[in-house]
Amino acid sequence: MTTPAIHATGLRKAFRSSDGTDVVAVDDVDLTIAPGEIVAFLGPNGAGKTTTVDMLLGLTSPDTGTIEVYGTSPAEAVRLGRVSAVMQTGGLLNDFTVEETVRAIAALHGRTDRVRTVLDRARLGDIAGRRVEACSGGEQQRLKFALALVPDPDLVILDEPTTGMDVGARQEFWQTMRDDAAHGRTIVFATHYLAEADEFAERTVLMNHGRIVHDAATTDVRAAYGGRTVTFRPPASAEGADGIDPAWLAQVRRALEPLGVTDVEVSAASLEAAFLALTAENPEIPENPDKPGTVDLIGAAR
Ligand SMILES: Nc1ncnc2c1ncn2[C@@H]1O[C@H](COP(=O)(O)OP(=O)(O)OP(=O)(O)O)[C@@H](O)[C@H]1O
Repeated sequence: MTTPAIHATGLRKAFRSSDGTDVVAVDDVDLTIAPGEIVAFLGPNGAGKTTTVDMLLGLTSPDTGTIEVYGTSPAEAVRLGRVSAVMQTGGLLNDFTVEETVRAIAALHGRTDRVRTVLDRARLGDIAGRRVEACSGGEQQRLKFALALVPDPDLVILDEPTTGMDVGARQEFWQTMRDDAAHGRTIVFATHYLAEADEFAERTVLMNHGRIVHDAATTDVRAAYGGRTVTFRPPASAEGADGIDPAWLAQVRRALEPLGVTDVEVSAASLEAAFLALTAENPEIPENPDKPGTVDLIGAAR
């Protein structure tokens, strides 16, 4: 059997919060990722994504559980250049140019032969002479990606790599990643953005409250939990200052039960519907963000 890129069992990590109570950031997580997979960790704030990524990179140790990255400890995998990361934070030197930055890190790795390749791979060739402080947020993030590519790692882990980028920069970043993934690299990324998981990841690991609540092919997550979405426009009388009147919605649900409805619009479920269904504390019918004033009967349709 091929050695998995990541093999983790029973991961648990708790932190002592400022009020003295324990916060369980990651709770009994099992995860196996095969070489070449592109996997998204998706979840709301505080779901445990960053803590999981930190453990995969050996930046923090689990309280209990085991992790192997290509059959070794995460720290050893990093040392061997088999895994590298693009983190949310982490400084670049403002006075260096893009190329000088890559060259400095390449020298540390003894891989100055890779400078031109990684500049091209991260689409930085045209701005190689630009000082870091003059680079946009998106360009700086692509530079961090270039640095991660210097040791030619088998696995790249990205923690919310597009936070703070505008839509154009995000699209350009992911196009860069897509080109790179086509060369067979394993890519694991944490994100808040459903669209990024939907468009880029073949597999989505949904986390909530430190646990994996679903782990499947992205298309299956959508199909399994989104179901089909039935959309219609409610009468103006059903809309109050706070949105749709819940009593009215309850009436609609009851009315749909005998299935005597006509002219309904049925569309494939979105990953957003799946996400809401899987992470909602108190599942209720969410408003369809694509069509303001319409209601998705996700709960009722299931
Ligand atoms: N060093 C720490 N000390 C105390 N609590 C922490 C620490 N790191 C994380 N936590 C807590 O652990 C939980 C999980 O945090 P984590 O950053 O892993 O989530 P996340 O899914 O990455 O969230 P976000 O999307 O907001 O970055 C949160 O409740 C967080 O407050």
